[in-house]
Amino acid sequence: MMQVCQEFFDLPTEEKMELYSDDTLKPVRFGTSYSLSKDTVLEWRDYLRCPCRPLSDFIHLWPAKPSTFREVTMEYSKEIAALAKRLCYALSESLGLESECLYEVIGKHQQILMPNHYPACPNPDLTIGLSAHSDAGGITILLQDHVGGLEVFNEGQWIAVKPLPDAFVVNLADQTQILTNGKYKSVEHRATVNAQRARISISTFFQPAADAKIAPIPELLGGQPPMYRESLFGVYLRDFFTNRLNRKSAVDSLKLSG
Ligand SMILES: O=C(O)CCC(=O)C(=O)O
Ligand SMILES: [Fe+2]
Repeated sequence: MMQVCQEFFDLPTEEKMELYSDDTLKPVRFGTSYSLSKDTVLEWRDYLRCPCRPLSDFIHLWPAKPSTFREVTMEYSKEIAALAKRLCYALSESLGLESECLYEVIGKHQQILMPNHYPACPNPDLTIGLSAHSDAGGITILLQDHVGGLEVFNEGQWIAVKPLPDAFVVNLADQTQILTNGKYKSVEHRATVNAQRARISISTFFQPAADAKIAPIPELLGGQPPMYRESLFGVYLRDFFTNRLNRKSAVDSLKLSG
């Protein structure tokens, strides 16, 4: 999977530009930074966005080059979907919920694969690969190469997530924080760049359907008031993309006071 992504990013710029768009509503696209029209400081990142569900709606829009891209990515996306399902079951069980509870909301609807490419940067201190954010959806499964650059924010500090061979990083995202009424928090993370080596990471986002109403699960309230107000996931996502990436401001904006 890493190799087909590497081959895609190695294609001549003109070929990749055939898929280029800064329109966040375009499902399959090649892009740069987070949002070229909104970012005031550009991020040192190129990315490819490939929705995976339903596969027949999107696979013909995925890059045709390298020639193995579609087949390898299809296989990868199926395996990752099976892993996400197991993780969602385990998360639900760990909270004392019915096994399929979280999977039904965050696991089985939208699946979006996003390979990121961070070129080596001559002045890494002057930029960032990807600004601090939490992911908008439910759960993200990330594969990173050996270069390193992912950092998570914990107890006031940025901590490097060292790449482990053949290991995935699993990040909980904002809808999981809302559904669990803050019992499980979405992780704030960012990607730094370095002067020596380019880096590739491949995110797969699992997220609710656009028309899903997301609110804390009643069984998890334990007599406490909900910490978040209900929102429609499609609206949440639209607002998320309308703003620049800004730490955890999107999920914080749904907090109920008092
Ligand atoms: O490149 C990374 O390690 C992080 C990527 C990421 O956070 C994302 O795609 O949302
Ligand atoms: Fe992320």
